Amino acid sequence: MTSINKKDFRTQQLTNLQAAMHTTQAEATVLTNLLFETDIWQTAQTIGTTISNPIELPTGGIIERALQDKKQVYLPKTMPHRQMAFLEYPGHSQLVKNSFRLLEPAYDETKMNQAVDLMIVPGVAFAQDSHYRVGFGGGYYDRFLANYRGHTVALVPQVMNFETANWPVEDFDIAIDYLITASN
Ligand SMILES: Nc1nc2c(c(=O)[nH]1)N(C=O)[C@@H](CNc1ccc(C(=O)N[C@@H](CCC(=O)O)C(=O)O)cc1)CN2
Ligand SMILES: Nc1ncnc2c1ncn2[C@@H]1O[C@H](COP(=O)(O)OP(=O)(O)OP(=O)(O)O)[C@@H](O)[C@H]1O
Repeated sequence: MTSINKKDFRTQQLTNLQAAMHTTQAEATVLTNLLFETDIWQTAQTIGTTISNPIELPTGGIIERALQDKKQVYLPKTMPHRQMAFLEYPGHSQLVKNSFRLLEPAYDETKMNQAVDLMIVPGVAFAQDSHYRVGFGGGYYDRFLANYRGHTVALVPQVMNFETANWPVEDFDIAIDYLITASN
């Protein structure tokens, strides 16, 4: 039984994420190193991730390591109708701030890849049993993942980690393949 709607749950989680910001930053190194040990990371040639904002799990170390390992990194640009285009990372100085104040690459059709080997999915809450997630609420990843056939992974700090989805799971929600937590 769920006692809270998704919107209220998300609002509550945003407050929790803010409060746990420093702990999350500290956990990032551990979680990121666990990611680097996985087969799906090691075999992936192309990686999709985001430029994190301060309350999210930091992605800087992931981008840095991917480039070192000669993997190609793709970042989302938000598009009309809540679609995302994944564009090759052009270097930090080339990123531009969108209307949501998120940094993203400029649109260039020749730099687009919607079928990366490994997609690192952001969120505000993840359920250990079902692998369902709650994101920032645009439905961007739910829409994108509906047509995506590669591997999905999420790095889950304690503040985002829930035993079960104590929020309503909807028909369009898509479960993540692998959740990385400090305890597994
Ligand atoms: N770092 C990072 N980049 C990311 C995501 C993410 O979660 N993290 N996204 C993950 O999806 C996409 C952008 N997600 C967004 C999710 C919601 C809204 C949005 O609609 N914001 C409204 C408030 C909600 C509403 O009105 O429905 C707003 O700011 O006015 C914008 C972008 C792509 N880039
Ligand atoms: N595959 C889809 N096709 C059309 N609309 C969708 C699809 N997936 C989600 N939506 C719509 O997107 C809206 C936001 O969904 P939800 O609240 O689950 O976002 P979220 O998963 O938290 O955010 P995000 O995926 O951007 O991180 C919902 O109103 C839903 O109707």
